[in-house]
Amino acid sequence: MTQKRRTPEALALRELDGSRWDDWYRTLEVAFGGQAGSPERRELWRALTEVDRSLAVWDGTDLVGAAGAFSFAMAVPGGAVLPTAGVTMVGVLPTHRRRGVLTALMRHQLDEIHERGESLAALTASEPAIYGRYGYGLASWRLAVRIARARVTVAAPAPQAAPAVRLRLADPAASLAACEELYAARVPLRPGMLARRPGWERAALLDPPEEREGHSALQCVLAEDRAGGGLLGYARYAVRVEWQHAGAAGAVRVREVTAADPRAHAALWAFLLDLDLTDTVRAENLPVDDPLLHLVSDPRRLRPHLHDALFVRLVEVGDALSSRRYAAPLDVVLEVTDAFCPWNAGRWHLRSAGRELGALCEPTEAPADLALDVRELGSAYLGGRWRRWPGPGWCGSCARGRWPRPRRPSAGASRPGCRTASEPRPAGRRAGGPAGGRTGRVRPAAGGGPGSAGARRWPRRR
Ligand SMILES: CC(=O)SCCNC(=O)CCNC(=O)[C@H](O)C(C)(C)COP(=O)(O)OP(=O)(O)OC[C@H]1O[C@@H](n2cnc3c(N)ncnc32)[C@H](O)[C@@H]1OP(=O)(O)O
Repeated sequence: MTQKRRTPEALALRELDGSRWDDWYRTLEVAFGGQAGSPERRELWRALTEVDRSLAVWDGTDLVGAAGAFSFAMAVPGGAVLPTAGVTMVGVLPTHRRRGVLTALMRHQLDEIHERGESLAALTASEPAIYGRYGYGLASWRLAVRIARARVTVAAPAPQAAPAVRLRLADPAASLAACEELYAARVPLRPGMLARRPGWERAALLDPPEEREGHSALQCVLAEDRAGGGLLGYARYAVRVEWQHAGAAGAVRVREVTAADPRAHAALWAFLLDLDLTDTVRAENLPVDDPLLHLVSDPRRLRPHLHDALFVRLVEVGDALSSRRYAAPLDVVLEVTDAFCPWNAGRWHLRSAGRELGALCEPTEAPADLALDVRELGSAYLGGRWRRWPGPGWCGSCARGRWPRPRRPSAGASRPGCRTASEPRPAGRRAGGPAGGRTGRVRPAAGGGPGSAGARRWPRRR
């Protein structure tokens, strides 16, 4: 059903009418600088757009703002793969910026995500400063490397293991199904990885000639088990050959390296770093713990750059915290502030018996151990560092440097209900009833994952 909301200055926000997709996409292109993308890219985004999750802001007959969401599933610590709104295609025309259009889009979108029952939203940001105000926290990082390959060798696999891996060049399209199967099996193993919905495999092969910047068409090399023939890994890459006075000085652009096995991973990188007529190898999207860092003879020559990657937003705090696992037993009351999604605000009792067992997060009236903003929860959610958000809503007295226990007495808690160091820890904390009508819903997870009733056992109180 088409909903209509008023945005500032009598602009109107509506769900996208699919017949206006071209206008919507053009608005995005203009917001991103005005360059038209390739026809292939355009057709792919047209096919992938979920029209009922796409929003448009109108000024009369002009489409001036856009935002979309994809129905993704994202791996979280412990291996569950949870429904996640993948926020995307956000743009406002330069004539209409800084009037609250983005804020209206985010308001509508987060209400819709909440109504759908997705407890997580995630995005990659064009600029990191934008999305904190809407409750997104920086949850993961990526590495970009630019490798001077002549200065680097890859530690060869152990002699007895090396012959076990066979490398074979393959047509990227013909090998797609096998590669996708391998990718899908890797998803639960790395928090933050996104399961590819049907149709998204096309994105992995998108390769418009006008975006190649002098490189070849996409190429694919498979690492196979020499004995059984099974696929152990694959790499997709393109090569640009350039001739200079001193000879060939080409470059390899690595799109993706995925491997189920360390021997295959090493063999694929050894291959990519040893291609004739090239002297640099670039990759933009490596995990920060990629084994490549430890395989090369001289890690400095990778010239690694750290970039922000996923921003995560807990849309339903109780559900989201119940649905992942925790490395150690946990029994803590969190006082959560959430100015943009007030249904999350309040105290939450989070308990887990450790890595192998589930977790439960429920509303409580018990005194808080830690006060923090939903943005900080988002930044810690995938298992990364808890990043402080020194913005409005920050409880300086209660939270500053006081995790997991206050270190020194303070005059008093600045937020009602937050425990100070001078107060004793409550002896028998119990989860209180739902506060303000909130409920700590627990999403069952497949395979006895976090939140699955059969797997849950509670830690004994000390
Ligand atoms: C997930 C993705 O798709 S990321 C892609 C985002 N899109 C782009 O970067 C394309 C180019 N930029 C744009 O289209 C727009 O400038 C947008 C979407 C970033 C912002 O849209 P606007 O309608 O101008 O934002 P709006 O007026 O609602 O601003 C809300 C707040 O965010 C702040 N803000 C907006 N853009 C930025 C920015 N780039 N950097 C820092 N702060 C920003 C505003 O100052 C305002 O702050 P306030 O609440 O303290 O007053």
